[in-house]
This record gives sequence, structure tokens and C-alpha cells, in this order.
Amino acid sequence: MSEQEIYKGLAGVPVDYTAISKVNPETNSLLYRGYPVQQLAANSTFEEVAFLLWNGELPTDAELAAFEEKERSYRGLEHHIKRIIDELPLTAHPMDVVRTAVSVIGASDPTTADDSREADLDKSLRLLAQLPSIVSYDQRRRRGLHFVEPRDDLGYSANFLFQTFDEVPELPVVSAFDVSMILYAEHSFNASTFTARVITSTLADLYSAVTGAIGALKGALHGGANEAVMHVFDEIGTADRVGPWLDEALSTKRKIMGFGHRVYKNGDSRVPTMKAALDTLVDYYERPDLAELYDALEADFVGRKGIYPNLDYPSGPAYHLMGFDTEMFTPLFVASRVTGWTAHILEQRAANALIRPLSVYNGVDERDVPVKD
Ligand SMILES: CC(=O)SCCNC(=O)CCNC(=O)[C@H](O)C(C)(C)COP(=O)(O)OP(=O)(O)OC[C@H]1O[C@@H](n2cnc3c(N)ncnc32)[C@H](O)[C@@H]1OP(=O)(O)O
Ligand SMILES: O=C([O-])CC(=O)C(=O)O
Repeated sequence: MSEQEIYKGLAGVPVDYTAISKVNPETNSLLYRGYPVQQLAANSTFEEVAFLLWNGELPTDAELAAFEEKERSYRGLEHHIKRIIDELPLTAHPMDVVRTAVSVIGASDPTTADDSREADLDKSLRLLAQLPSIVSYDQRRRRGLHFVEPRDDLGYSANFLFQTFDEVPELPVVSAFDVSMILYAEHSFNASTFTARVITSTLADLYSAVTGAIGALKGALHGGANEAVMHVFDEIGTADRVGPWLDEALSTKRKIMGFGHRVYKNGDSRVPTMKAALDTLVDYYERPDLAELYDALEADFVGRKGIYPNLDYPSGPAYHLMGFDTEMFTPLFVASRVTGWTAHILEQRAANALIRPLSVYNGVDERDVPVKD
């Protein structure tokens, strides 16, 4: 056995610089291009945040108008993408559907191999604009409903909800959804973003990197946790059942989904903002029972373990209240995080080094292959 030190899970290992976001667990803060994410959530739209992540600065009025016009013109879904989605069985997880759709878009785009910054920015905007059509189409086909064409007189979040539910939502719902999109957009070298950077580092195209990132986000230790939180809520049922449920879960060493974080050990900087958005939804939909369950599980688990909620904890019940099926929650995360992933793809390409760490061999010693007579 070798004595060489390894860094399991790359925990605590800085592997590159980034100018896109700064996660600071000491001050419990998160900055996108220098701006606190809480301020962006309060004062900006998701479209402005996407522009900021890609370009480094918030847009001027003229830049925003041009950006929004282009985004709205890219929202439609080509017929062959709908056909391919239709051919996927309803037993397929929606993350598999969104991953397949992005892969097909990449296979169909004649500019896939063009890795200039300009071409990659255009692909990024197309993905941003088309993901709501993909996610809402999949949500609706699972309910036996027809595709709702996008509207170009609605902002990103209002249109996303309109395409999903076939009605223009009221402002508190649009605002809460937009806040969730802003908070999910970017978080430095998380597992899916790092996956996108690894794929980009081989000089593969943007669609390959985004497709791989979607695969990495699916897992329950990462983006899949927002879906898993809702399954936990369904399992527990009501606030008075939290104690016995936790006794049983902890006795079998279950991970409690929506709690804990690799970087934040004293709470996730985004949770208070998303919890406030959840509170407005609880009032709007008159569901105090859900807030009671949320608070009871948080208080009991934090009290026992000192492990705090992450962003997926308030986002799961928020998407539930908005009316999304539970399996659609992680695709919503994809729709937002595509901004961060593509910003990192651009950054990786601009100062590339092949990402190829070392492993320490701990298998059997060298030996000869038996020679057969
Ligand atoms: C947007 C996002 O992707 S945020 C992350 C979403 N993921 C989740 O919510 C899944 C649940 N959480 C977890 O599994 C973990 O907290 C992770 C994977 C997010 C972070 O993990 P790590 O930094 O590797 O911490 P690690 O898993 O080593 O945890 C340290 C200790 O806390 C425990 N712990 C951490 N999170 C949890 C949890 N949610 N439930 C129960 N125990 C936990 C671990 O079991 C471990 O205990 P031990 O030292 O007795 O073995
Ligand atoms: O940073 C992480 O490891 C996970 C996370 O919170 C995110 O990707 O938003």
C-alpha cells in the first residue's frame, strides 16, 4: 500500500482560478461577478443575471433589450426535438429527457464544432431559451397535455410558468420562480460545473459539456436533492411525525436530503432568500401545514446534528407549491444552472489546461499472465 497522500473527493483542493463567482463560507456569502446574490435576487431578473455571468457586467438598458429580444426569438422547439421527446418512455426520468434533448440539439446544430466565444455565447443563449420549452413539454406530456407555444411578450420566468401550466401566473409566483432561477444559476466548482470544465478541457464542444453536466447534476448528492426533499416531505406527511421519522432515518444512517454542504458548514448563503420566497408561496397558496413541516424537520435535524439546510431544502417545496411534479424539480435546476455551466465553459476555454489528476495505485502487484499450453 502506498504512503502517498490522496485528496478523496478533491475536498478542499483548489484546482483553478475563476472570476465568475465567489463562495465564501466564512462570511456565508456568494458573489456573482462581485455582486451579492441576495442583492441580485432583490433587484435583477434572471435574464440580467445570465447576461452578467456570461459577460462579467450587468447589461445596460440597450444591451438588456437586445438580449431579451434574442432570447425570446430562440424559445421555440424544433419539431424533431419534440418527436424525439415523444419517443422516450414515460418511465424515463425527466433528467434523462432533458439530457437527451440537449444532446440532440448538439447533434443537430451545424455550429457545434465552432468553439469561438461568439458561437459559444449564441449556443448558450439558445439553450437558456429552449430549456423552458423542453421542461414544460415533458411535464405536460406526462399529464397527457399538448405543448404550449412560448410567448414573446413575457419575461423568462413568466413564460416558463405559462408554458408549463397554460396560464399566465400571478406576480408572487413569477417572482418566487425568478428568485429560484437566480439562486440556482452559479456556484463555483460544484460537481456538475466541474464536470463541464473537465469535458471542455479536452476541447470537446459546449453541448457535450452541458450534457455531461446534466448527468452530474442528476445525482441525489447534488441537484437531485431538490426532488429527494419532496419525497422526504411526502414520507413524513405532517409536522407531528418528524421526530419518529428522524429517529428511524438516523438509526439506519440515512442521509437527510436538502441538508449539508461540501463548502458551507454553517448554513448555505442562498437559503434565507429562497426561504423568504417559499414563505410568500405558502401565504399565496394558503399552505401553512407545509411551512410547519419544513420548520419542524429543520429544527429537529439541526438540533440533533448541527447540519444546516442547503438551497434544495426550500426550493423543493417551493416548486411543489407552484404545481410542478416532483420529478421535474431537478430539470428546473438545469434550466437555471445552464448559465453557470456555460460561463465556466467559456472561462475554461479561454485559459485551458487538460484536467487530468493522478491516482495512487492500490491494486495487486505486477504479475505475469498465465500462459496456456
Ligand atoms: C445544490 C446542491 O447540490 S447542495 C447539496 C445537495 N445534496 C444533499 O442535500 C444531499 C444530502 N447531503 C449530503 O449528502 C452531504 O451533506 C453532501 C454530499 C452535500 C456534502 O457532503 P460532504 O462534504 O462530503 O460531507 P460528508 O458527507 O463527508 O458529511 C460529513 C458528516 O456529516 C454527515 N452528513 C452530512 N450531510 C448529511 C445529511 N444530509 N444527512 C445526514 N448526515 C449527513 C455525514 O454522514 C458525515 O458523518 P460522519 O462524519 O459521521 O461520517
Ligand atoms: O456547490 C456545491 O457543491 C453544490 C451547490 O450548492 C450548487 O451547485 O449549487
